[in-house]
Amino acid sequence: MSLRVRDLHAGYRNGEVLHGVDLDVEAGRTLAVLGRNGAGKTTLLNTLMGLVRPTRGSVRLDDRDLAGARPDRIARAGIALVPQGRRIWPTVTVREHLVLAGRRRTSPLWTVERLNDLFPVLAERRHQLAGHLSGGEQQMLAIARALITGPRVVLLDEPSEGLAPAVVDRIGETIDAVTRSGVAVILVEHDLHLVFRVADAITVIARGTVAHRADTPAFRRDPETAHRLLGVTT
Ligand SMILES: Nc1ncnc2c1ncn2[C@@H]1O[C@H](COP(=O)(O)OP(=O)(O)OP(=O)(O)O)[C@@H](O)[C@H]1O
Repeated sequence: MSLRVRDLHAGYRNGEVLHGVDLDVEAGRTLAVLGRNGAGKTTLLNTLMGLVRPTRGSVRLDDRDLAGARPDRIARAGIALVPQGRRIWPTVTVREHLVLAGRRRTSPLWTVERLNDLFPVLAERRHQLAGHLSGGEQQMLAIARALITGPRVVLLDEPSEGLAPAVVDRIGETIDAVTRSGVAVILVEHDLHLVFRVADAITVIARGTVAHRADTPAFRRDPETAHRLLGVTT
C-alpha cells in the first residue's frame, strides 16, 4: 500500500493555500509534516480527506486517484482523519463513539478487543461521556474512532496539542502500534520530541509548498535547516 500525492493545489475562497504539494508514504511508515503556523498543514490533511476540495493534482491510494472525491468515499477507500482539536462529542459515551464509527468499518483489522488492548483506559471508561475524559483520553478516543473504521492511512493533526509530556509519550506508543499493524501515518505535529521518536521521514511545508524533505536521522543531523524553516532549535 502506498499513498502518493502529486502537485496538490487547494485553498479557500480567499485564495490558494497549497501550491503544488508532493508527498509519499508507505504501509507501516510514519511521515511527519512540519511547518510554521499557517503554512498549510491542516489544509493539506483536510484536502487529503476530501473536506477541502483540491483544484489540481492527484491523491493516489495504490492505483485509485481520490483527488476531488467526497469525504465518505475517501473514508471507504481507507483514509481516516484524527482532526485538530479531536472533535469528540462531549455528550456521547466512549462506547457509542466506537459503535457509531464502527458502522463505517471497511476492514476487520482493528476490532473492539484490539482497541481495548491498546487503550485499556477507554475500555474501563466505556460508559462515560466523552466530555468527562481527560484531554489525553479524548485524544486516545479520537484515534480509536479513526482506527475502528479499518483505515490503511491515518492522518493525525497535532495529536500532542495541550497534553502533558507523559501523555504525549503514550500518543507516541500508540502511533508505533498503529504502524506496526501495517497502517501508514501522516503526522502533523509541532512537538519535535514526538516527531523524532515516531517519524521515519519528514516533509517541511512553507507557504503551501514543500520546502524540505529528509529521513528523520538526516533531519536531526541538520539543525540549521530546522532552524531556518521552523524557527526552532533542535
Ligand atoms: N476555513 C478557512 N477559510 C479560509 N482560510 C483558511 C481556512 N482555514 C485555513 N485558512 C488559511 O489557510 C492558511 C493555512 O492554514 P492552515 O490551518 O492549513 O495552516 P497550518 O499549517 O495547519 O497552521 P497551524 O500550525 O497554525 O495549525 C492560513 O493562511 C489560514 O488563514
